Amino acid sequence: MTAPPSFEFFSTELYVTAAVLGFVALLYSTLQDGRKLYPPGPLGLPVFGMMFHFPQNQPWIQFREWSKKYNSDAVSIEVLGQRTVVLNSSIATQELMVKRSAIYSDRPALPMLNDLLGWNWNFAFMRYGATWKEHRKLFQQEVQHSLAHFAQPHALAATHRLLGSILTSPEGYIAHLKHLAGYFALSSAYGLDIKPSGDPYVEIAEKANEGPVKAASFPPYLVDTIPALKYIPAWFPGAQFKRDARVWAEFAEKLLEVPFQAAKERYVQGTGKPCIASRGLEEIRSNASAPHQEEQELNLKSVLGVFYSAGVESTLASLSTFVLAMVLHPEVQKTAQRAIVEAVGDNRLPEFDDIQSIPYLQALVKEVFRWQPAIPLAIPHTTTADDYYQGYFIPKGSTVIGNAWAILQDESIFGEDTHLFKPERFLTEDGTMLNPSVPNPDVAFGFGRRACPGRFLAERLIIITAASLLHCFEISKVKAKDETEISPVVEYTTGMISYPKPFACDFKVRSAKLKEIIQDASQDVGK
Ligand code: HEM
Repeated sequence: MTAPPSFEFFSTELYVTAAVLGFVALLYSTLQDGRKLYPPGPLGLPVFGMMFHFPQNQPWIQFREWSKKYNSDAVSIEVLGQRTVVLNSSIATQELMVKRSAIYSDRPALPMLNDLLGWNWNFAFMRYGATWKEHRKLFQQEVQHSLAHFAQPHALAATHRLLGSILTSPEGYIAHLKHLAGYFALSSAYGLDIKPSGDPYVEIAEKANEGPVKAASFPPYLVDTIPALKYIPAWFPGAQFKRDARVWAEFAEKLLEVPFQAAKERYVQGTGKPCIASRGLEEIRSNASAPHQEEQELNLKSVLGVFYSAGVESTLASLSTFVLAMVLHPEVQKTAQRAIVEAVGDNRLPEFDDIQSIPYLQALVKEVFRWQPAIPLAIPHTTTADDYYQGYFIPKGSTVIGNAWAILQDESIFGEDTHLFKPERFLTEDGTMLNPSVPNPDVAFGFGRRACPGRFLAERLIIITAASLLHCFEISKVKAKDETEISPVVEYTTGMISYPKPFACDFKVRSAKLKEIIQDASQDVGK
C-alpha cells in the first residue's frame, strides 16, 4: 500500500491558482446560496476553508467528534467553495442516502481518477446516470448467476490454496490472504488460475490499483477540487500528479484488456472454466442477431474489470481484521472452533452447507465487519439537487459522506461496549441463534443505490475462509525470546481502505490428520 496523497505535492504557483479559483467559486456560491444555513462544522480559513485543516489521520474519528461538538448528526466543511457533508448517524444516512437516494447517488467528478488515470470504465466511480445503471445492472445480474452456479467452487479452491500456503509459511499470512482475494476475483471473473507468486495478471492489477488507492484517498487531490488543473501540462512545476497519472493510466488500460482477452481466447477455444466472462460471452454470442454486439462486449469487459479493483483490498482488510480479532480473543476463537468442529467433524474441510448450522461463526463474521469496517467512510456520494435536512441546507453538488464507522460504533444500535470485539452481541441470550432484533452491520457495505454490489460474494468468501482457518489452525500471539507473548496493538491505517497495521502472529495446524487433509486439498487447486 502506498501512502495517501498530501497537499505537499503542490507548488506555490498551484496554491495561488487554487486560491484565485477558490475565491471565485466561493463568491459565486455565496451569492447563489444567500444566507442559507449549512450543517454546522469548523469554518477554517477565508477562501481556503478547511483545505489545510482537513483531518489527515482517520478522519472518521474527527467527524464523529465534530458531530458531538456541534450537536448535529450532519456536519459540514468547505474547501475552496466545495461543501462536504458528513452524516454520522443511521437516521441521517437512512433519511438522505437511502430514502432520498434519487438525489444522493451521484459520485464526485473525480477528474484525477476518471480523466487522468483513465478509470472512466469503472462504474464504482462513474457519475450517476444511464451508463452507470446499465453497468451496475449487468454486474448484479452476473453476480447473482455466479452465486447460484460457480462462485462457491471458486471460493473453496481459493480457500484450500490459502490453507496450504499458511501451512508452509505462516509468517507470510498477509500475502496469502491477498492471494486468496486475488485468486477468487480473477478465477470467478475470468476463469484464470493465477500463480501462487509472480503472476502477470496480478502484477497488472496491482499496479493499476495504485491509481484509485491514491486518487480516492482523503484528502482529495487538488485537481479534484479544482478540475481546471487537469489541463496544466505535465512539465509544469508541481504537476507531479500528472506525471504519476500517465504511468497508472497505462496499467488501468491493461487491467481492462489483458485478462479479458485471455478469457475470450479460452472461450473461443472451448478451454475456459465456468466463469462470468465465459457466461457473458456465450450470452452475447447466442443473441447474435441483437444489435450493439460490440457495445455489449465492451460493457461486459468493463464490468469484469471492476472485480479485482473493487474486491481485493476490501476483502484483505476484513480478513486481516478477522485474524487480529482471533489473536486478541482466544476465548472467541475457542468457542468458534468448538462450534465448527461440531458441525464439520475432524475428517474433512468446511463446506458452504455447514455454515447455516453455525450461528456463532455467522455472528463472528458480522462482528468483524462492524468492529473495524474496511471502508470506514464508504465512497463519497454527491447530490444532484438542493436539499434540506433538519433545517440545514445541502446545496446541489455537495459531497456527501456516510460515516459508516460512527454508525457501527453506535451503542443504541449494537449494544454496549461497541469498541470491543464481541460476536455475542449478534446472538440471542442463550447463544443458539442470531438475534433478529440486532441489525446487520449493513453500512460497512455503503449506502442506498451505490451500496456494494459485490457484498454477497465477499461475505461468502470471507465466511468460508474464516471457517476453514479456524477449523484447521490455532491462531495465536508470537512469543518473544523470553517466552512472553507479544500482543498486537489495535492500530489502523488511514485511507479509503483501512487495514490493521502489520502484526505478527502464529498459525499452528490443529492435528496431523488435518495437515494431511490440507495438503491433499491444496495440491488439487489449479489442476
Ligand atoms: C469485505 C469486502 C467488501 C467491502 C467491505 C466492500 C465495501 C464497499 C463499500 C463501502 C462501497 C461503497 C458504497 C457506497 O458508495 O455507498 C463499495 C462499493 C462497491 N463495491 Fe464493495 N466491498 C467489498 C467487496 C467487494 C467485492 C468482492 C466486489 C466485487 C466483486 C465489490 C464491488 C463493489 C463495487 C462495484 C462498488 C461500487 C458500486 C457503485 O458505485 O455502484 N466489493 N463496496
